[in-house]
Amino acid sequence: MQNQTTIKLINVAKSFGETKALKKCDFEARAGEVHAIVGENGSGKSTMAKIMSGVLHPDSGSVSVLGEEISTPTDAKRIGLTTIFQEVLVADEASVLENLYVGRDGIFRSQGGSGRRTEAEEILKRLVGKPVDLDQNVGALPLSVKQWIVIARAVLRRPKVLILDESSAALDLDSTIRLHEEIDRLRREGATVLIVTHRIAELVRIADRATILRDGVTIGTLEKHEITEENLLSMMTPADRNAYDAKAFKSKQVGAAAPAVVAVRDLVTHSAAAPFDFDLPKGAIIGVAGLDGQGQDAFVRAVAGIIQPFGGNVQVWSSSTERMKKVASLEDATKAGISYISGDRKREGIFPQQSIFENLAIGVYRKNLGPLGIINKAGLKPMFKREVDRLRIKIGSPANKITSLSGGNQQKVLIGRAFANEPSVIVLNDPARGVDLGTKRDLYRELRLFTEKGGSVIYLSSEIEEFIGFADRVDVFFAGRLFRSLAGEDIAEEPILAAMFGKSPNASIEFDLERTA
Ligand SMILES: Nc1ncnc2c1ncn2[C@@H]1O[C@H](COP(=O)(O)OP(=O)(O)OP(=O)(O)O)[C@@H](O)[C@H]1O
Repeated sequence: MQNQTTIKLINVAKSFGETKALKKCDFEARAGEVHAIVGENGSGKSTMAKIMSGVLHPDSGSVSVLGEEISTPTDAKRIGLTTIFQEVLVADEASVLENLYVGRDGIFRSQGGSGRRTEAEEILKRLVGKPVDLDQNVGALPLSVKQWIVIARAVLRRPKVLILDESSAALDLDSTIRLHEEIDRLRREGATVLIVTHRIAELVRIADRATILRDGVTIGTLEKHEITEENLLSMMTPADRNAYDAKAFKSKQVGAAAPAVVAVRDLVTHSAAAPFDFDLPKGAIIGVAGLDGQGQDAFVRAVAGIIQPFGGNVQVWSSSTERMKKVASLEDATKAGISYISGDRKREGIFPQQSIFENLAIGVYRKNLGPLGIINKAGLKPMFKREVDRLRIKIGSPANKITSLSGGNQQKVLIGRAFANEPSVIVLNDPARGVDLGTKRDLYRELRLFTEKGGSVIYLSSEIEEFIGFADRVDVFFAGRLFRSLAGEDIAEEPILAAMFGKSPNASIEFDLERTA
């Protein structure tokens, strides 16, 4: 069974109206391998995953999965292909157990039987890291547990082919490690695991091979030893965009000596957490790290005025009064020149009913009101073009709905919106989720340029690799408070990890990040 071809796509094409999502897609995957599908935002990866899953039909070309043609998602499931799509799809009003076996025969009659209960308990314990009550309704559970239920549902089907489309984008490091262990288990059992991801470090760690798409065309497939960031980047991006130089966004080691533009005092992120202080020096890029639920998310939101902390206060330098000014609301924060970018674009970012243009320009509308309060759209056009060009956002007509864009391009619109506001401080909350490598580098470079012009940045990321060589300081959160600040050579994987687990700087971490196989 190992090494046997399980999926084959030959010369597959797919268009949506004018947009050619796939032009010439060739792909081959084998049993017992983890195969990554990589490409820039909008290069056609999700379209490819949907075609293999029977959700979309190709316009031309041939698709074979486990030796069969797939025409519907039910076909795909029947022969052993399961896909975990980007959206977390659970039935809130049903129990955990029902969600796990939904669509499987007899679940509602038998409540799964004891065998199914035991199996479900075991798998959830393994994935979530602690037992989950199978009889509770899913609605009240945190998003991370819902995500695990979706993953557990797929694993319980014992798939021969499992496709994960950006399924780790919202997972923190601890959870990502558990997901990788599960992927490894499936791989050892002979399954084909396809991962669509922009997290290059993750891909280098677990993929056996990687196929690169550019603009709907398969560029090639790399073997494990060839999978490096530089190889991937050079295949993903056209040659003229390839001249990226990490120096363009390198840390300038802005020290604590620069005056603080944001000063946080005695902040309390939740009722049981200890208070802490934080300073953002002018011109600095401060990385913020932590495992899920350690207070870092509440911290960045409090700085941006989105939530009220349990205690303490946030003050921002006001250039008009030349004093620190308290921020107590989103309006205060916006007035003080703070822009916020969230990676959770569905919940706190896009306006799905609005156009691409409106989504990008929304923050600057007010400043551009013409006589009688009419929006001066023409006046905003140069700004729109500037942001679209510099972030290389792949759009059709600016009047199209934002939801017509690929996920990563929607995220770029939000990044463009934050810059368009001409802020003095940008607070980013895991902004690079689902954003391709080239764009991440564009973003780092733009943020560095922004600091060189006097701006300051707070950058929360769930991917440690984002900080290295880029952040001037990394503040790690643990148990609800700022636990340790790292600078200089300490901005490296080991010290950051140690702090994330609340350990002393020299402690070794028990788990092995490398794959065991
Ligand atoms: N239903 C649709 N209607 C119109 N255009 C679509 C549709 N689905 C995808 N597209 C377009 O097809 C192209 C490929 O999109 P796809 O989602 O496959 O890209 P992707 O590589 O998965 O991107 P990302 O990394 O941003 O998720 C994009 O230009 C996108 O706007």
